[in-house]
Amino acid sequence: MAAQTVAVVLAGGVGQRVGSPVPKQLIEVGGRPILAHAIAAFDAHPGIGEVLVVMTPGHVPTAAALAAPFSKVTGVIEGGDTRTGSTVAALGALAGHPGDTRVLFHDAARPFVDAPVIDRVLAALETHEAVAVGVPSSDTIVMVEDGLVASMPPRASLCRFQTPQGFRLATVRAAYDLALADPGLRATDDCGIVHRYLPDVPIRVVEGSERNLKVTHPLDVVVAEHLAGTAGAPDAGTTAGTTTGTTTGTTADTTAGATGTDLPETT
Ligand SMILES: Nc1ccn([C@@H]2O[C@H](COP(=O)(O)OP(=O)(O)OP(=O)(O)O)[C@@H](O)[C@H]2O)c(=O)n1
Ligand SMILES: C[C@](O)(CO)[C@H](O)COP(=O)(O)O
Repeated sequence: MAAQTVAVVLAGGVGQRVGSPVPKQLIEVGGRPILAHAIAAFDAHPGIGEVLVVMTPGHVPTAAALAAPFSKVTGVIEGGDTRTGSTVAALGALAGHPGDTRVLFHDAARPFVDAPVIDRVLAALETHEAVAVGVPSSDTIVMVEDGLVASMPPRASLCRFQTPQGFRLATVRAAYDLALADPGLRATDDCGIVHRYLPDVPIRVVEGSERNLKVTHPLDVVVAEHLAGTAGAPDAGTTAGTTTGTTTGTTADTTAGATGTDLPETT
């Protein structure tokens, strides 16, 4: 029997940086709340069997009403104080699922995740226990300490992570069990938890999309409103001519003996 596949839509934040009176995932772009866009992408995908929504405390009834038309949504639960806490809440809700379940954690704040990105994550989960989505950086990225450049990793080895991030449930559970026992736990994503607490688990990186932006700051709401009206437009990476079809090794690709990722190459 094929393994179950669950998409967890993480919508437990308040959107402090956007600064709207309601959590940013409830803001409408293209005539629909950001959260509904994210749920719709997974609900419509044939490879996804179930969708679990994790919502900001105090807003669960609103999210439940918004999720009601989507047939694959099996629950709308309350999130934690942090994104990590909301993932923990989701893992609790999935306690009865078998360890080979595929689970995809997605930021509700990324309304324009599309089927090809989800396809790539699901395909990579056939061979890997953990999968990240990345896009090449067009900026030079540096590490700064005390206002001075401390190091400059070569740009071709860097990528920006997006979501969904996919895992075999047993793997992400094991990583979180270790993480929760660590008083110094700090993480900005779920792959970070697996990378830190299960360092021997290779994390496959597959190509994301420039449209898959995270609505984080007020300007992103404006960009999202524009993108909502441009479905089907070419991705920024391809119009810029950066897609070469070659693979590029990245520091994010922790595959032992990695031959590279599926990311387009930038120089
Ligand atoms: N306690 C939290 C915090 C964040 N998230 C979710 O994680 C995703 C990425 O987080 P972020 O963009 O930081 O959202 P917010 O925490 O809402 O934003 P801010 O940091 O500006 O308050 C969002 O979909 C957000 O709803 C969550 O599920 N639970
Ligand atoms: C998971 C993530 O979207 C990958 O880029 C990012 O780390 C979330 O960060 P945030 O500060 O919670 O928005």
